[in-house]
Amino acid sequence: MPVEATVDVAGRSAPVDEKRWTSWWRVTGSRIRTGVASAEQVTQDALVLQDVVAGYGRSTVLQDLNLRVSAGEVVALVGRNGAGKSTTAQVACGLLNPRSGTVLVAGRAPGTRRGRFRDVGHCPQDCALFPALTIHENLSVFASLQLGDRQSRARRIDRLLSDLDLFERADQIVGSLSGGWKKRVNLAVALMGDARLLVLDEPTEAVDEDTRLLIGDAVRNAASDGTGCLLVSHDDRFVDRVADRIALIEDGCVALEGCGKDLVSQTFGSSQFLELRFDAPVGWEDAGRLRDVAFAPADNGTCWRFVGCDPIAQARLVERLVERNAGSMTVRRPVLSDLAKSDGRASP
Ligand SMILES: Nc1ncnc2c1ncn2[C@@H]1O[C@H](COP(=O)(O)OP(=O)(O)OP(=O)(O)O)[C@@H](O)[C@H]1O
Repeated sequence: MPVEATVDVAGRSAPVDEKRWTSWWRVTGSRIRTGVASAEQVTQDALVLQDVVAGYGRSTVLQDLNLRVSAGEVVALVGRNGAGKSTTAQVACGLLNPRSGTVLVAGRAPGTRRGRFRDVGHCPQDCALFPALTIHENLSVFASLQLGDRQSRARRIDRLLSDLDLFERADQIVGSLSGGWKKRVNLAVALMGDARLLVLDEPTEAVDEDTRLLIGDAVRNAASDGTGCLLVSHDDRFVDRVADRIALIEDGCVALEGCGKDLVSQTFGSSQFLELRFDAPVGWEDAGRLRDVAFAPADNGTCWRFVGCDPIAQARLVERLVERNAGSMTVRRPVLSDLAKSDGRASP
């Protein structure tokens, strides 16, 4: 749910609720500091997608998709490969025009020059940086596109270098950085303009634990400053840590929406997963036997999964088959990424 956001008035935090905030402001008689979000800005939706239909050429990917991201809220899109998560992110950024429906970023249509640069901070899956420039030079280029005077640009760059622990590498050429460091710089660029909406596509793909934590902190800090965040991620641990709400995309629309733990328990109830792993795909006869007792294949036939309330009874049925193929069995509770494989079905 939306965070309990506050606005900063004369160095003190005030509640975001508009009426309470207004009276608080009247009582103190303080002036709002320049650059700090007003109560109206903080309470407005960062993103509204309403009945959005979008696709490429003749194919339709999003079909009547509805989604809202409040100011200060982090919403994670999950779903199987090709479900349309990145397409949704592109529509939110104004990079892909919907065929029909409404897209509003902080109350305005994105894609206009003002909307694109001021309201959306975009961190695409493939880093969008100048490889021949240093980290500092990259940040300077993006700062010059989004921020006004030289002093505020320098202050903002210093702040981002510090928040993302980039100071020591500021003079390093971006093309020579590892993937994890590039992800940090990419996020710094997205955060540059203090956008009302952050759109992050797989920001923790192939990063180490330190970088994952740092990126998570930066996203949560932006949210606590009132920025809404649309996050596309296959990283369960990261989503679990930073997202306020999860939206599962299936068949081009939002099939399930809510807090991650609630969605997992609504979908799977008390069911558990029984997973069988093999070094190589099992033969067709054994594959048939596994299918007959409700196992489904994954990972090119080297993994077979059963989901149900009595995995131990199921394990007994396939014990000999697993032994014969030198496989292993694991029983585990469902996790967030299992939602993407479940078609949003109710508990089995
Ligand atoms: N530029 C494009 N031109 C044509 N088709 C595209 C384009 N981008 C994506 N698609 C198609 O649109 C569908 C949705 O793709 P999208 O990238 O939105 O899925 P996704 O949920 O983000 O998948 P993943 O988890 O694999 O990143 C896929 O069938 C994909 O092949």
